[in-house]
Amino acid sequence: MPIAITGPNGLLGREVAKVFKKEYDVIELPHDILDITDLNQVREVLSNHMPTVLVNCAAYTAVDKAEEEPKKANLVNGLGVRNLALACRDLSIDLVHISTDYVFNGNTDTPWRIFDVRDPINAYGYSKYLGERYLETVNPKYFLVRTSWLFGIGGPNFVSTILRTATKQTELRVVNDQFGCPTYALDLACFLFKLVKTGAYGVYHVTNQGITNWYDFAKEILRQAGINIPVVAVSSDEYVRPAKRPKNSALDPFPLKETVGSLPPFWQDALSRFLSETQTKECLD
Ligand SMILES: NC(=O)C1=CN([C@@H]2O[C@H](COP(=O)(O)OP(=O)(O)OC[C@H]3O[C@@H](n4cnc5c(N)ncnc54)[C@H](O)[C@@H]3O)[C@@H](O)[C@H]2O)C=CC1
Repeated sequence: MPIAITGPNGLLGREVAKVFKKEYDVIELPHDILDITDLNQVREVLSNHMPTVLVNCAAYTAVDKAEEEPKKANLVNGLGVRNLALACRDLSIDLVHISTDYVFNGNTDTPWRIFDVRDPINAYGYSKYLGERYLETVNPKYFLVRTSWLFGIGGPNFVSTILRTATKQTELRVVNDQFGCPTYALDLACFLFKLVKTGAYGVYHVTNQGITNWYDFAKEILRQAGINIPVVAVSSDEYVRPAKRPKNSALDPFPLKETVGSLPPFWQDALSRFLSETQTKECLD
């Protein structure tokens, strides 16, 4: 069964390609082969390949920069998803699309459920919300998978940033008032694989288990990496960035376990596997 992947060179896309290759013929569609903002090209490329499933890992992901260029974010994350949804509907291709915790405003004390009201508070979140709306209005054969706080081998992410910064500074300052669920890209890819096999279209939240804040996440990264450097907790008000972040963006996994039979491992376990994979890679380089 041929499966196509957009954004196969991104943080998530490369893990998705790796995992799906174990069982499927994978057609990688990087940006230079398919620009998802071009509807004609989307129709042409997909009808040439005729995959059974398309996993969309392509996105505009620069959260702070999106505040300066919201149209660009909307073009990729909104209209790009519309284009894929239209072509997939017309060609009978199942569409797996990845979205974000940032579609929620963060103002709750409990994890966000799949059908809670979306109310993004930054331009990136709004652009991803547009994509979700297009997806759900154009083509009923979709898996909409929200995830959060992604880390992995293939791109810039919080874990790599903390490790890199720790080698350059004498102390780290990290916010402790934003809560969420870290997610290892490899674990997410495995659950996308399981979800596709069920054929149970719908909305899912896929993250590693456990809720933390960036400060405690940073401390655990350093502890597991054996780096001893002071970490100072700061509030979001003291660490102002162009895009506002939700205070609580933890995602409630129901009905993931009920659908695939299990939940991803806890984030501390995922972090440990990621760090050992990174070290293996470094000693092989
Ligand atoms: N990184 C994170 O912390 C989180 C990411 N997500 C979502 O997960 C998904 C994957 O994110 P990442 O792997 O981190 O992204 P990434 O930034 O590492 O990769 C995105 C990929 O999209 C491609 N791309 C960009 N514009 C394109 C276009 N117009 N046409 C075709 N390809 C294009 C890029 O070449 C790149 O390979 C995205 O939908 C993102 O919104 C959700 C929550 C958290």
